[in-house]
Amino acid sequence: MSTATSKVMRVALRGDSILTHPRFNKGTGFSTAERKAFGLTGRLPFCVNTLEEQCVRAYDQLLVREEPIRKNSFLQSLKDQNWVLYYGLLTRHLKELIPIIYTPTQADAIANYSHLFRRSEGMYLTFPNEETMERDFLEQTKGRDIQLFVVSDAEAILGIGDQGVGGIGIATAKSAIYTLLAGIDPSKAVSVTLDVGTDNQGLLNDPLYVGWPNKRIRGAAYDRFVDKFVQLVRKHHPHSLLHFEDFGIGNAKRLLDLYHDKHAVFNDDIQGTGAVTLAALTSAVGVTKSKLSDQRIVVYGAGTAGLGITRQLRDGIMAIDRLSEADANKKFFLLDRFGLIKQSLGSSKIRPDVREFVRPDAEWADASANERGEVGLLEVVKKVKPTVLVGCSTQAGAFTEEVVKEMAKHTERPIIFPLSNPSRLVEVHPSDANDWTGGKALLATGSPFPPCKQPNGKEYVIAECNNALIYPGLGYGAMITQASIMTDTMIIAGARRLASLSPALKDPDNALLPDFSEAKHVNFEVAVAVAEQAITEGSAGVEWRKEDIREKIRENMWIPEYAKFVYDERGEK
Ligand SMILES: NC(=O)c1ccc[n+]([C@@H]2O[C@H](COP(=O)([O-])OP(=O)(O)OC[C@H]3O[C@@H](n4cnc5c(N)ncnc54)[C@H](O)[C@@H]3O)[C@@H](O)[C@H]2O)c1
Ligand SMILES: O=C(O)C[C@H](O)C(=O)O
Ligand SMILES: [Mn+2]
Repeated sequence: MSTATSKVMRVALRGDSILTHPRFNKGTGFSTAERKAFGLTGRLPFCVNTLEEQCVRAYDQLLVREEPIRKNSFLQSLKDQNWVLYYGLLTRHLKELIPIIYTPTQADAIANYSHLFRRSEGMYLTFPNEETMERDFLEQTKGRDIQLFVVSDAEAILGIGDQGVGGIGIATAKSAIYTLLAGIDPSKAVSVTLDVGTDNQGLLNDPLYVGWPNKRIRGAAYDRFVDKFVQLVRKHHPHSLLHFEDFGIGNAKRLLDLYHDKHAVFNDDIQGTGAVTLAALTSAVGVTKSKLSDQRIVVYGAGTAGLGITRQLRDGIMAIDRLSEADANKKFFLLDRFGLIKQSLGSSKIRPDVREFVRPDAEWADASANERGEVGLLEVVKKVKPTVLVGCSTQAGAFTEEVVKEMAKHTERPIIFPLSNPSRLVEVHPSDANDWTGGKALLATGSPFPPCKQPNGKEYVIAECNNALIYPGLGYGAMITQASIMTDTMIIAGARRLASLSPALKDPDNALLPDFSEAKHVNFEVAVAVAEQAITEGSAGVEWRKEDIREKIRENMWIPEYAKFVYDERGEK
């Protein structure tokens, strides 16, 4: 594998320009020869440090910052100064630091974006500047080999809703995770916020809000603005992957369907979450020695993620257990704000994209409905006797002790996935679900939680069913093979590879998914599976032999190590 230390880069910057450029700055890592060549001898203290020594220093600086949000701000500043050191530090402390740069802490960073702002990062495409979008876009991308765009309009950030221009924080966090866990070169990725205003009144009332202080644009004007951006991506970077993140419930699926067969696009909340949950459930049914099609699945929260999960599990049941779509759909019971999504709720309470999962009215549904004709979660659990309960509702504590114990009456090993993020929104704390079921529940959460104590004294590791365990590999596998589109079969191939790595397959008392400390290896394997599938099915734009895929992927990965710099008077290479 060719690593950066064996690489030589020709760089045209010198002096302050190279010291202040995060892609090229090495700080005390510049060798004596490089300092002479780039005019740095008088700009740096005498000692030359290795990256390892710099990581020790940076980690010490991190540790003195006790609050997670302060650690987050420190790491943001480190990224603004020196990419290799930032990613080198994260790689050395993966499990400890991902919750700092990602959920749950990044939620606080985004919610307070205008008060934490010190330096811009990424591309801000703002509605009033629509006329100059192409110029603004090319300012940052002209002449660059861009493999990845991560874009958000910030209408549904995690579970904290509309965050306006702060949405750039989810795009940069997701992009950083691509680099950290799949080896995307950060110089080949662009994070984008589509600032189309915000309906968050707290932000609009905030005199320090740095985004466009306007109500959110919707309808034809919104669609035109988004389309202008997508067409720029297609025109200037036809082989790039376009990753949609945290769009609102009325746009996420609609935009995915609009562009799905025109460019390699991916909606993480729909497809990434669906894939990681399919892997977690595949692992859980391995523990219970049952099949996906044996399950009765209640999905609480029929939004972007809830529908993405339902569709992916349904497609998985069809592909793996060979059921028809109609028969597979019957395994699902979806609830939203109005309780069970059933025929008699009427079209005003059933969004068009949910229609394929509307339950025909069963007597029990009408018999147990309230005065508004709605059937709540406890009633559904009593009557449906689910084996699987998935939460993506943003409703903290929704899976009450009564609900969990009711579920446990009807199934030996309740499979409970409270997936809402950040941590404070989790539908049930895993330790409670564990206690209320006498250690029988098979658990996975959206954000990291500590292990639980089982009645036999053993520790039960709670799997983090977060799309970051799979989306980097899904995306990398597609982009490195220049796949023209991200197909459902590529996604299922990635999900099945992830499931095959589950610790619970070897030890049923172990976690349902690999630990985040293994996330680089896991996403590498997912990328291989996706690349193999893309090449097999003819979606790839490269002609690799299957036996070469692993090596090709490995040699293209960006590693956080210093290359040797040679000054180039002719211009940056
Ligand atoms: N673990 C993961 O990888 C992952 C991935 C995506 C989303 N999520 C989390 O899932 C949650 C939802 O995300 P989303 O993008 O789908 O948001 P969304 O707004 O599209 O969906 C939320 C859904 O929950 C419903 N809901 C709200 N209150 C409810 C209630 N009281 N009862 C039942 N349903 C209710 C809403 O009507 C909506 O349909 C967020 O917390 C998000 O962080 C987790
Ligand atoms: O961002 C995450 O942690 C996962 C997911 O995309 C979410 O929106 O919660
Ligand atoms: Mn998301």
